Amino acid sequence: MTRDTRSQNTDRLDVDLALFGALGDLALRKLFPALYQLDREGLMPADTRVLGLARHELAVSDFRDKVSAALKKRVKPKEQDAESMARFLERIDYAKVDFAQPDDYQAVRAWREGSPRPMVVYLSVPAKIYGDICRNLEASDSLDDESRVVVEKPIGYDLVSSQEINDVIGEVFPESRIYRIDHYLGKETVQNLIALRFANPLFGTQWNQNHISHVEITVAEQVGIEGRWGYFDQAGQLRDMVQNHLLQLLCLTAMDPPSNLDADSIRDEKVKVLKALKPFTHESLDRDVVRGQYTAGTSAGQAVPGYLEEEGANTDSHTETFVAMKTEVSNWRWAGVPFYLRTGKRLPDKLSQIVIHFRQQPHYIFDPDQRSLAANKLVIRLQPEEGIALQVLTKDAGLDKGMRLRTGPLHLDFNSAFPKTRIPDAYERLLLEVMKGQQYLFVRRDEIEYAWRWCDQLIAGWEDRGTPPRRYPAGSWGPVASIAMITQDGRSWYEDY
Ligand SMILES: NC(=O)C1=CN([C@@H]2O[C@H](COP(=O)(O)OP(=O)(O)OC[C@H]3O[C@@H](n4cnc5c(N)ncnc54)[C@H](OP(=O)(O)O)[C@@H]3O)[C@@H](O)[C@H]2O)C=CC1
Ligand SMILES: O=C1O[C@H](COP(=O)(O)O)[C@@H](O)[C@H](O)[C@H]1O
Repeated sequence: MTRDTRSQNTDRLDVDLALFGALGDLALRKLFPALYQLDREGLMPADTRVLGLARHELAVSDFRDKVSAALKKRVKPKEQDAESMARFLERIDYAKVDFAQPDDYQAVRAWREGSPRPMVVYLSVPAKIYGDICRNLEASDSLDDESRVVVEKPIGYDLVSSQEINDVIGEVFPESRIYRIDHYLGKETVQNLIALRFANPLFGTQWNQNHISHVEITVAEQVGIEGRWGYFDQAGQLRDMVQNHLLQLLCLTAMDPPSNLDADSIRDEKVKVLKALKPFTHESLDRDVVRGQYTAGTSAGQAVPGYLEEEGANTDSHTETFVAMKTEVSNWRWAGVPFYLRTGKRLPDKLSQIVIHFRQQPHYIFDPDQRSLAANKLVIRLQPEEGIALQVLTKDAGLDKGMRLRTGPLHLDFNSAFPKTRIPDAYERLLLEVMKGQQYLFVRRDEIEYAWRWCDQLIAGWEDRGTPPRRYPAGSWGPVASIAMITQDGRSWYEDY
């Protein structure tokens, strides 16, 4: 594959940001609040402008009212200040554009007329119209030589559809100016994983199959499908969460040290991990992968419907809302180390964490009854409370305890360790990096494609079998088989912190 490897690092923040899909869920719930926060923190230069684009007839003042209402709903009250809000709203314009209509793009061109700033195009719309928008922007002469495009996930439905989408975007933008979002890469602790692994010799020397017995990655969601049946039922949890977020977490956990922090150095290492992921066979698919679908149950103390009773549901659907699997990265660093992945909707809590289980000492001298305690764990918590905890073994205090062991955490809770530092939402960081022209937190085309290759063969195996997903009640930790999958290896999912 040829790609443009020039990395842009302009450190220029002043841009014209054109936000397509400006009345959509993502824009109002995440993107405008993130932009407001950047402005409030003084990270948005005075001349940066934002153009909201949607197909509804609206006066600019009405559009600003909608954004203002979204900010009041989404930004914490103590972070809403009237001066910053007013300044931010002043930057915003609105244009009514049907994205499929080339003539409508004259409004974009008019907005850009005479602007010295590069344009950032944010496509907060379904991927099927990415191509129309890119081509129409180019045909209307709205772009400049530094224009960047930000695209949302999912990029496609499988390898072939993702290649088609990447091809049309690539007709207009070179790879060095395409920013593919995976919002997990903007989360504070995900970035800390890079610092933790590559800044601390303590971990750097231990991070391999000689010292690590297994790795768990859990991304548990308490929410259901949140009214997104149309999208979700076509996708399922494997495409919605594993193909992107979980595989990115796996890559950052498993990759070799990059030679520097440049975007391509990091992304080259992630691609090597994706290429080394062990494919599933018929046998391992049955043994090592569990699909589930939630039935009615409870969530946060409230009764909730099952997946097949959600609004707009098709009652025959076999789409999975839960996946657990055991896989392996087939290389020298990780040979023989299982990576257990688990993600699902309507689980008891929102909990995303990576747990590194270290091996036991080669020779054990303590109470034989406590042998199962005798290993260190590193817990990297992404949400809800960001932090890192290293479970270490110490002597139990007291005269009557002899040399009894106990486990306790060496615990770094970001909120209490750095109380004055606000932890930004992932989209704030990602938008800031786009404005700076830094690509290291965005996904390169080949990463997406290798991830699809691996998922596609897994999905083909499922389709071949036609087995329906196992049921689990909303509010539980998924099908019992997902617990059996790990306990058959003499291990268990780690749910503490
Ligand atoms: N919402 C989320 O939490 C997440 C979303 N994403 C991705 O972000 C993108 C946006 O998602 P989301 O905000 O949920 O989607 P929405 O459907 O809420 O928003 C998309 C917007 O695009 C508009 N639109 C679609 N076609 C056209 C057109 N031809 N001309 C003008 N406007 C058009 C729609 O307008 P209208 O209302 O008039 O139809 C709608 O307002 C998608 O790619 C999605 O996969 C990714 C992760 C999470
Ligand atoms: O991309 C997506 O992510 C959300 C979960 O994101 P989080 O930051 O709240 O963990 C998921 O609910 C959604 O289905 C998926 O499209």
